[in-house]
Amino acid sequence: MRFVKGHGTENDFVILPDPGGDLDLAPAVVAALCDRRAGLGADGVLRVVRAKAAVEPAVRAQADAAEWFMDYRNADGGVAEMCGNGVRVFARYLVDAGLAAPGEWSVATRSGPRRVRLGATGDVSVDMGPPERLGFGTATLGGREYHGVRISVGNPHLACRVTDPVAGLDLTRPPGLDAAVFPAGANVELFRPVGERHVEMRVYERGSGETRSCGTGAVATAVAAAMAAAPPGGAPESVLGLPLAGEWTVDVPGGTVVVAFAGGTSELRGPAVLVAEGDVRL
Ligand SMILES: N[C@@H](CCC[C@H](N)C(=O)O)C(=O)O
Repeated sequence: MRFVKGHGTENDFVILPDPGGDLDLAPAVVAALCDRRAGLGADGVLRVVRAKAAVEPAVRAQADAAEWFMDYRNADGGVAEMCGNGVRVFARYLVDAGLAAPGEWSVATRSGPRRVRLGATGDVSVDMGPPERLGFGTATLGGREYHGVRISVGNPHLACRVTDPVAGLDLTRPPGLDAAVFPAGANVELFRPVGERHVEMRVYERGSGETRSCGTGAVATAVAAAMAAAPPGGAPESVLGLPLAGEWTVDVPGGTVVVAFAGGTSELRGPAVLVAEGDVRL
C-alpha cells in the first residue's frame, strides 16, 4: 500500500491515497499503521477519497463543494468528525501530488466542507467554521480536577486554563470525564496565557493520547482564552456568548499555530509538511 507521511507542528499522520474508497480500513489496520514501534507511527490516518466515492451519504452530499474527502481516523482506529492539522496536511498532500492546484478550495470532512488556502509552499490556512460554546465541564488528571469550557469545533473539546507552566503537567494517562456530560468523549486541552493573545497549550486527544499539537484543540483553546480574558462581571454563562475577534498565538510542544476570529468564523494557520513516502506492508 502506498503511503505518504506528514505533520502539522508535529501532529503526524499517515496519508493513504485511495481515490475510489476501495481500502478496507478496519480499526486494527489503522492502529497497526499508527503503532510507533511495529508500524509507521502516527497520531492518525488521513485516507484520501473522492467525496463522490465516500460511503457516508453526508460526505457524498458535499461532492459539489469539495472534490476530496479527508477520511480521518485516530491512532486507535476510531473515526473523528474533524482534524484541524490533518486537513492542512491533507491539503498540502493534494497540491504536492498534483491532485489540486495551490489556491483556495474546500475539503469534505465529517463535519462539513472546510475551505483551505495554500500556496505551492509555506503555511496552510483553513476556515474551521464557528466554534460552538456548549457550557462548562471538568476533567480529572493525576488526581486533580481541571475546570474548563466545552467547545465543539466539529469534534468535542474541553479547554481548561491552568496557572502553572504546561510543561510540568502529567498527561501520561487519559483524563477522567463524566460520560453524561461528554457522551462521545472529548479532547482535553490545558492552556496557560503567556502574553497578549498568546497561550501555551498541551492536549490529550481522544483516540490518540497526548499529541504534540492539535488544530481543533488550538481553536478551542483560543476560544476559552478569549473568554478567560474577558473583563469580569455578570454571570459566568454570559462569557459563552462573548463575540470572538482578533488573532491568538498558540504554542504547542511541536511548534506554533495561529487562530484568527473574524466574521463569526475561525481560521487556523500553520505549517504542514510532507516528510516521507513509500510502500507499507499490512
Ligand atoms: N489532531 C487533530 C484532532 C484529531 C481528532 C481528535 N483526536 C478527536 O477524536 O476528536 C486536530 O489537529 O484537530
